[in-house]
Amino acid sequence: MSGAAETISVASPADFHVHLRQGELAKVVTPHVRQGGFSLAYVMPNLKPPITNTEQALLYRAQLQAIDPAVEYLMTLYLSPELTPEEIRKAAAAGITGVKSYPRGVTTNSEGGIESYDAYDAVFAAMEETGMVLNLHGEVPSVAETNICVLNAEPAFLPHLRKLHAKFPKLRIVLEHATTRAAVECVKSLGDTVACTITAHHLALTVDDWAGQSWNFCKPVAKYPDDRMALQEVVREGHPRFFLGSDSAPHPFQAKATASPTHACAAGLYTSPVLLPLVAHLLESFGALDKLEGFVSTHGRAFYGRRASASDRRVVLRRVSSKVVGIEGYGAGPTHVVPFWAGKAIGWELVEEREQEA
Ligand SMILES: NC(=O)N[C@@H](CC(=O)O)C(=O)O
Repeated sequence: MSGAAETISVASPADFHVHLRQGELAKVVTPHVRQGGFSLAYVMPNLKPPITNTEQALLYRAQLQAIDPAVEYLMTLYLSPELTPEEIRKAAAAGITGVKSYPRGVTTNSEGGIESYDAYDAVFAAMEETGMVLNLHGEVPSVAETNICVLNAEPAFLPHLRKLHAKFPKLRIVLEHATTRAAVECVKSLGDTVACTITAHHLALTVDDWAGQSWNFCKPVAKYPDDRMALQEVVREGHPRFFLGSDSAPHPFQAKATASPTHACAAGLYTSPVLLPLVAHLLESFGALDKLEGFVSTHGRAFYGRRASASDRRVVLRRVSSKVVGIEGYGAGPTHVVPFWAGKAIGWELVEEREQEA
């Protein structure tokens, strides 16, 4: 990062968790990766049907490249019973980066998610051997009998993370979109092969913000003020195993805005179009602006072995007094999406990209 208070430049921002959807919606939202300041997208596989094999992942990558070839797309497979050690070797050889695990039924398109991690030992062993990354949606399903609900589903998941790391210490694991102090402490206590993504919105929200406000509703839900403080603290500390994964998850306007007695609103917040200015704004609000480059680029790139090179571009942000995010959004009809933070001001805007000095 260079410059004094009025401009900041960041080397090759990388978003290590993003939903780019498919079909017409993908055409609307994929260009927003660059619009939001990012040049690398770590792409989630929870499509309909999910991306479960190498061919599908390569086809999906080609579709995204056709929409915006300037972004580097790192692809993932959806952990499901059809994933075999042979398929892992094939995927690794084809340049697929990771495997995403969704516990069954906890979030959007997770009906095919997993129920037991032990059943996948051979898959995890092949991933460890080939250097693939395991991305964990770290929640357990709600169960009334054991008092599990959205507020304690993440702490209840952490024993699975500890067990997986103990069994496969060389397997790189990322606990995705952590929302609790317990998760931060757990990841810190584990070895260098375990990292954690944090979203922009979880640095801003608590329970009070989404209870009754569907536009702030996502999974995992934002938790207590002390949990948000733990996320802010670990970013301010500049801990190298914590980095941005936006979990930017666009849902059509109707799905977010309309709940009924039989339909809940969709879970997911859309941050891609405003991402880098928003992250700068939030980090500045809790005294961590000097950690911006580590959080949005260096840390994640180091963990994934995708370091920015001298020839990569730097993205420049300029301080503005107040730039309000439009509430009109993008697209139309079934592709009409409205970003998180709509109607609110951000104190930074993207200026330009310029060649990084060697
Ligand atoms: N974050 C969300 O609330 N939703 C995500 C899925 C996920 O990451 O849980 C989605 O795909 O919409």
